[in-house]
Amino acid sequence: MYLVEELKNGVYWMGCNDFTSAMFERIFPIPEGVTYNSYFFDDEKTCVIDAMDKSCRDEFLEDVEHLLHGRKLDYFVIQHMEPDHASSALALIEKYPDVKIVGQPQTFKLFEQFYRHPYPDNYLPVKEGNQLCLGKHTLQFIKAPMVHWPEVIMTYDLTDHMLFSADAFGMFGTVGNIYADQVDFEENYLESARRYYVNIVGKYGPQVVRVLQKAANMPLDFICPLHGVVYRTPDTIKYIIDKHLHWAKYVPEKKGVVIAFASIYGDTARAVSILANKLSRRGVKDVRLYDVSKNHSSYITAKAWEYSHMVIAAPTYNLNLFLPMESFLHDLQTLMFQNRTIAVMANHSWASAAYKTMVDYVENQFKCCELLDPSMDIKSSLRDDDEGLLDEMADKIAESVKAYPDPDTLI
Ligand SMILES: Cc1cc2nc3c(=O)[nH]c(=O)nc-3n(C[C@H](O)[C@H](O)[C@H](O)COP(=O)(O)O)c2cc1C
Repeated sequence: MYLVEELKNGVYWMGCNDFTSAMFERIFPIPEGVTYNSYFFDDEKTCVIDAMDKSCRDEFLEDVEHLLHGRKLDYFVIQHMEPDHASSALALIEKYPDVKIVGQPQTFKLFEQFYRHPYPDNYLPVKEGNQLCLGKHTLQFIKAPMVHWPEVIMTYDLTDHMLFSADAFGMFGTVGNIYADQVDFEENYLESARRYYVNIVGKYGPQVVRVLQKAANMPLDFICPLHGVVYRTPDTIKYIIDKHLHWAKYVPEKKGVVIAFASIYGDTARAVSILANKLSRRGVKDVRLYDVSKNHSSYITAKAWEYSHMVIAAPTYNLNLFLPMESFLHDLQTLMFQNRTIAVMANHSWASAAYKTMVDYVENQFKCCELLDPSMDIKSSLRDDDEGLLDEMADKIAESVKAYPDPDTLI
């Protein structure tokens, strides 16, 4: 059988749901799985855009064979060589050995590194702005370096205004419906899209902004990513571009506070719970508490992207910052987390290290983040006379959240 759907005018979506992988890139939990999409042009010339992960190789080859209806495959566009798409590429080329392989020169270099199997006669190198006429459809290539591999190209169908966006606009999770307008996106998919963006592409905000600027100058009737749903209505296209603008410009979506904490014996957990309650009483809505020891970092980094303010709280452990917090902050730093106001609460019993390390992350390791004064370094557990400082902290956070502009005015 096959799983294909005509998007428009001889352009087909081919999709495979991966329900079995537990981790994406062996690091990000995907309890709801992930999809690999690829696309097919049934035109005077036939063309496939991108392959799939090797776990979906049989399904991919079956779908292409079905759509070809016995014709030959003329073009195979490799938008990037990352194996979650390209690990079925060689199988496709071996099956259709006359196919022209379209990509950037670096794509072919990576292809040969991965496969040790050169196909120099088949390569059709393209650059920014090059066009490929298939008949009714003409494809134009857009360079998108580091979104999120160096050799990425996106493909724009000038005829039907479809953007094949490679990994941009992707998401974790499998799909039942193909289109964003067929699902309750905000309720059921936004979290997965944000977590995917932040952890997969989050580091490359300026590069994503550049692509979004290019996209702003072209009519867009479809956005066709390699993972997740396809966007085909003005509302869903506007919505997802707006979300990506926030994410890529490191502008929060909401005013509110994420409290990311770690606690070995419960004293820091108690302290952040009291702080959360004090914030709530000061009118701060949507205070979210996340234990970094229990929640995979990718969920909390995504929350940090979503909200305007953050509190980080953790104890000292063997003269270091407690490792789950260190690991979370390291993840944020490598993702180029920036433009946030952050309060610090540490805890220690005899020789403090956590406080200094957390302050260093906020002031020196993160870009453009403000350390909110006062911060705290609790001695083992809160004493009654710590309440004044805790109140002052809550006051300052609440004032800062209140004074924060409407995030939509910042993009
Ligand atoms: C294995 C271990 C190592 C620790 N190392 C230090 C340390 O180097 N310096 C220090 O001041 N406290 C150290 N502590 C104590 C904790 O930081 C301290 O008890 C803190 O109050 C724990 O907060 P919690 O109740 O939120 O877990 C250590 C605790 C444990 C269990």
